[in-house]
Amino acid sequence: MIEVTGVTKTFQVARRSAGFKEALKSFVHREYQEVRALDDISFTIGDGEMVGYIGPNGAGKSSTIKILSGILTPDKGNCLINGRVPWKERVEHVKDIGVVFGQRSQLWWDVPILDSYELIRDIYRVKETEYKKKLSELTELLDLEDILKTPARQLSLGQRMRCEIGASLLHSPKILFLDEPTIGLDAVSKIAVRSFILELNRQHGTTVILTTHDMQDIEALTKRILLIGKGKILLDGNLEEVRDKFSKIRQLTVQYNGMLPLMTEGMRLTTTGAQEQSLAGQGVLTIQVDTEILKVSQAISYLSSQTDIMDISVAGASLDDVVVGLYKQYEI
Ligand SMILES: Nc1ncnc2c1ncn2[C@@H]1O[C@H](COP(=O)(O)OP(=O)(O)OP(=O)(O)O)[C@@H](O)[C@H]1O
Repeated sequence: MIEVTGVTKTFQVARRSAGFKEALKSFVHREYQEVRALDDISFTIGDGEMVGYIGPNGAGKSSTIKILSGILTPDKGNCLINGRVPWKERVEHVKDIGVVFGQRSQLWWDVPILDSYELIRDIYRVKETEYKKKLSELTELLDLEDILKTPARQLSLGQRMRCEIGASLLHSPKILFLDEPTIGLDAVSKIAVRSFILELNRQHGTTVILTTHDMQDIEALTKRILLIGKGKILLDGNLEEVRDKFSKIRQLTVQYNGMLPLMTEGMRLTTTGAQEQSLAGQGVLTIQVDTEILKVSQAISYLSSQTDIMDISVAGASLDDVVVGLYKQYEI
């Protein structure tokens, strides 16, 4: 169980204007500016839950993860994870958590992955029999067999990420913090990482807190989202409810034969390169309809008054649209 209550974190950042004179001045008299990274945040996450922690750049996501992992101490507020305060009982706490930062590595760069794993095993004091069992499970699920003897620096990003996730799970933590785990990965590797995380949660009941800008990660993995903006928790809710409540956008995919139809108010063409399509002929368009301005049926009849519609499909808004709507609504 993760319980965060009224956590606030402020950083002092040195302020300096550009230019040599200013640099000299700031050397003698340093000015500081306060950045409030987290402002009285509270939430609770139950055992076995998978939660998406989303928000724009600089919102405070990484600061939260650092506090939850015990790397950072808040100025105010409290946090209890499985009954422990992370920054006060770090040694015991880290046995319960695994952390993957997509942009940083926990593997030793020049040594084979297996050697890094052995070192991690020593750090966490994992028993030999448990380690062997875990290693073979992770090797199979993450498809590591062919890369365990390769140094981290020789691996592709996707291969390295699978090894990073493996490294974070060698001590069988109950909670996994994932900070941008699919950043920079190709579509196949993203899917592999996502399905592994789903399986991990299903088999072991691991609690997962996922920080990402990739809404497909959120869609694939989580049912609940926490939205953070300017250091405050703005929304904590069920993903589907949020989608229904906040999005009035429908996506039409239209296959037409005839004139390229014109858009009207409430309709926005999203097909890339549509402008280059010939004015008459066959084509496929994707169009966003804002149902607050125009009903889907009105949009369809508007389109069919201009061209022959061969096929049409209507889908709900993508999660990216929902998130853009949320950021707009909360002015973050
Ligand atoms: N060590 C630090 N020193 C000074 N300021 C910091 C430090 N760490 C974070 N900040 C500031 O705190 C705020 C929140 O940063 P944080 O990294 O938590 O955001 P984030 O939501 O993870 O952003 P991103 O999506 O870009 O990774 C930002 O304004 C950032 O500049």
